[in-house]
Amino acid sequence: MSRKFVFDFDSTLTRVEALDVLAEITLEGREDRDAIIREIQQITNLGIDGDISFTESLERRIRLLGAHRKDLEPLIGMLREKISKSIATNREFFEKFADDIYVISCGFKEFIDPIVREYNIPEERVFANTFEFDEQGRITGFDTANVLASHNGKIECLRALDLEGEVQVIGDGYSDYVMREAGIAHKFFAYTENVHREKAARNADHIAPNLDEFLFVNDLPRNLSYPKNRIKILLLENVHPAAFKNLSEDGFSVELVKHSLPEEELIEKIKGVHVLGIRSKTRVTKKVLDAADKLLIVGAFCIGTTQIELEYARQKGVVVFNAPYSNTRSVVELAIGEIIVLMRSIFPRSTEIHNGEWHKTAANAREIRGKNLGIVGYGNIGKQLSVLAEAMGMRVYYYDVNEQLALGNAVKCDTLEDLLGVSDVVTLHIDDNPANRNFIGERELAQMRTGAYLINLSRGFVVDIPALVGALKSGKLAGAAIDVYPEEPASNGPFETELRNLDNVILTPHIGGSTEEAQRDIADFVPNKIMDYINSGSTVDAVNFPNIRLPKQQNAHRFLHIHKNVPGIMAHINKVLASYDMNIIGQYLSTDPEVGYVITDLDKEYNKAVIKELKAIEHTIKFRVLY
Ligand SMILES: NC(=O)c1ccc[n+]([C@@H]2O[C@H](COP(=O)([O-])OP(=O)(O)OC[C@H]3O[C@@H](n4cnc5c(N)ncnc54)[C@H](O)[C@@H]3O)[C@@H](O)[C@H]2O)c1
Ligand SMILES: O=C(O)CC[C@@H](O)C(=O)O
Repeated sequence: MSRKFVFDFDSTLTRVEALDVLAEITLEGREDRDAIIREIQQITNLGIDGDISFTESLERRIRLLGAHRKDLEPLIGMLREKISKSIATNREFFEKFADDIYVISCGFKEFIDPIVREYNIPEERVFANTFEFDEQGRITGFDTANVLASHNGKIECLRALDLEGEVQVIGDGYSDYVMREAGIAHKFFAYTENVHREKAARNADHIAPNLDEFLFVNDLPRNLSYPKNRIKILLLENVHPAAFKNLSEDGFSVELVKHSLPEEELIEKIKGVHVLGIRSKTRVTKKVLDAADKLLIVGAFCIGTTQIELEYARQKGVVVFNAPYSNTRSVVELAIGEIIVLMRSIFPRSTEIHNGEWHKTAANAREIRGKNLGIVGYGNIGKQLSVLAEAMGMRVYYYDVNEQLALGNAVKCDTLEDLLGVSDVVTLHIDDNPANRNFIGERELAQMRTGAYLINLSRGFVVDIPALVGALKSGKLAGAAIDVYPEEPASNGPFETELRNLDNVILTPHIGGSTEEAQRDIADFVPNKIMDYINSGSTVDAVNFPNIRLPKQQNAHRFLHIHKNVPGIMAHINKVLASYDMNIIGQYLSTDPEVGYVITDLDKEYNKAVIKELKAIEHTIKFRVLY
């Protein structure tokens, strides 16, 4: 059956209500401008939702507008700039289906015609009101004989057109829906890209958050292979709201959950999710990955990734990204603060006053200047701390399992024992490798200087807590600052640790990276990685996947094929492509010992059966098409 597509204009083809924009032009410079614009918008909404008659809404607005013929040109210019995003990106549909597209609007032909003409919709298929002007060119009213100037006029207009085939109405308002309700249109798509009107959405056959969705469900030519609104993103653990904004603005469907989810709940929730965003508390186990039927990406909105089964994720073709730099400065600043606070015995002095006791003393209070700081793990955090601590007059020693260049005057220690023996303060910044479990235990604590301090801002399992408690109680250590614990709760609430109530011990709830700045930065960094992978296939900085930076797609279709890295698979892929006579514009391959990731850019026209064949190649893990 042939199809006819009937579009609304205001807030559907354009992002705005044209008369609101006209008001901004005509009322410019007037003191009561804002109040009048507000009134016009209220009247517009009342009319759109069907709460007042449309004729009344129009009359009242035209009166308030006080517009002139000369205002129309700037209005058209402004509307041209305000075409809905997904309308502007889908010109191919408007070209190929030019004969089947109509505009029925309660707006005015004077500004609709010139706009939609650019989308191949000629004025004879634009049905809208027309203005009336006086001799001076002032807009005084509208043609009241036009059915579109009356309540439910769109019904009469569409009826009179008597269109053949399936009639689909695409619009944001109730006046669009009524054509379907009256039985003249077959389907109503509530168009919510610019405004979500409850009444229209409630009555729709389908909600289309953009034209991509409408074209996808109707299998029509489109700019995007898969509408972004269909890509579901689940963000756990209270990630910064900017992450939600970044991803929603790119068109994805994003759900925010404030806390982490236990395995059983996550197994349920992960179904249908394409992207999972977490921080350090959510465990992405094998069972979770098995339940994740659609999962493409796990975004760790932090540095650590051992909470994720990285290897298993890779085998399943799930790419993991993290934010390796965003919170490092925050951790460094906390470490500096803690070094000072520990060495000055600030917490004991403060607690005494909280308990009503004045105890002024210089005992156990020292400057950090000239003291030895031992940094274990000279990575992104360790190095920054080295520079700042040295600038504050500390002598820096470091120990790292990998060869690391000394910054400033920092002195490299060949063994951990050397470092422990020389340091007044030892601070741990090693990574979350499980091999680092109980890295600091009884033996290492015994190797530290008597009266030294220990800071752990890395991972809880790195320090043997009972051993640390012993060293603090015996006076071997003069104090400690602990931010991370072997077991941490999934959400805020009660928490127990053997380190409670010990003198000169600072305990913080894993907040080393929890600053406004760090979280804000992560909220840009990780979503950018997510969007790059979804939109282009790029895996730069992925922590568990072959890394590949891809050129921008140039008028091509992109096939993304993830497979087990077994002999002959590339040859097989290319054999299939050759058998379909496909013109390869570019091909990129990145592999690791287990997984291969091949990206092929192709000419736009091809036989769709090739996709089925590529998916069916043995050892294929995941396949996607992008355009
Ligand atoms: N408390 C927080 O909120 C917070 C915030 C950010 C990072 N972190 C944690 O801090 C740690 C360091 O982060 P980073 O960004 O500097 O990591 P990084 O990977 O840049 O540096 C870690 C360094 O530790 C070294 N290392 C690993 N194991 C070692 C060992 N056994 N002995 C000596 N050196 C070892 C590595 O070679 C590397 O140079 C990570 O565990 C991270 O998860 C915690
Ligand atoms: O913010 C978090 O949950 C974790 C912070 C830190 O441990 C990290 O790995 O970046």
